[in-house]
Amino acid sequence: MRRVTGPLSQMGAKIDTQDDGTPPLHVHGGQTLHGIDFASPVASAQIKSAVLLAGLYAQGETSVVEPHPTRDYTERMLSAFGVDIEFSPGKARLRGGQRLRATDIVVPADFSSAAFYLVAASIIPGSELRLKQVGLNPRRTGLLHALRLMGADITEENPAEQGGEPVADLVVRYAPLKGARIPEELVPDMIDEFPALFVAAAAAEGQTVVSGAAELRVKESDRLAAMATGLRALGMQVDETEDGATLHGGVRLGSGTIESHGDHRIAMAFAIAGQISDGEVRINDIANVATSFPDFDGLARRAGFNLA
Ligand SMILES: O=C(O)C1=C[C@@H](OP(=O)(O)O)[C@@H](O)[C@H](O)C1
Ligand SMILES: C=C(OP(=O)(O)O)C(=O)O
Repeated sequence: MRRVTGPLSQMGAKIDTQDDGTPPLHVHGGQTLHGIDFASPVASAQIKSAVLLAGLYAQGETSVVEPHPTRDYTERMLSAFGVDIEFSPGKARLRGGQRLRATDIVVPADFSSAAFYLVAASIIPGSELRLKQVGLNPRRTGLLHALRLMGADITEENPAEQGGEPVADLVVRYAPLKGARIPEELVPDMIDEFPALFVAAAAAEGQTVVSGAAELRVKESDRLAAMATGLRALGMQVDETEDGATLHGGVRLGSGTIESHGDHRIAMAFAIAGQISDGEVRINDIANVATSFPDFDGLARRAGFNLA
């Protein structure tokens, strides 16, 4: 937690962690916070949001600068709720002591949920899916670029705007994929989509190389390790590195048992891998899928998935 407790402590917060920086945390209330200029060492929207939200309750101004722009929903939402906040890609600044004003928000359909269907339809021969009016905030759509680099057939139709965000129907058809080197600058824009991308890489001919993605090790699970171990269990060669992996795709996946480590995105990714496997793929510990995609299995069945 030090990546968050560090800047908050600089602002005057009093938070105790365990010796190694992990929870449980003890937060001592009643401290007076003061604004800081924070240059985040990591491209992380969660760290940025923590500092900006604390900044709302701090004296003076708080600013955050990121090494690479991350999703800007906190900035957009604060602005929609009446907060005077300046922001541009990779930068945000606000003054403390402002009050929020209630408002109505339109939430576009979630790109990260659509991602599983983009990959599934791209790799299952004969597929064609239309995903209606999906949110296409450019800080979320790195996977679209990555899949297109790999040869995916995805078109955008009926572009519109919802809640100040671009949306469009995504029409995706099966296409034979080729392995690719995923540009590091895409990583923050597809940080939640790597489990799905790894499955696309399994179906793609040749090598897919991921680097600059060490943040995947500190998500709901260590997603590099969870995906590498799971794909190996299905018979694929995956060479894991500190900050990525080389995936040797184009082999038929076999049967096996996958540990999702309670991570919804690992479970959903392997539900897709199971559709291109020659055998049975058993995924343990899937209850957390409901935290972000409650009807994933119902929708998947309606789309033609074979799920037990
Ligand atoms: O802003 C957020 O709530 C999130 C931002 C992303 O993380 P980082 O940008 O912090 O890596 C994402 O992976 C996480 O699931 C949720
Ligand atoms: C937190 C994640 O997803 P969600 O936003 O669905 O909770 C994630 O994928 O890391």
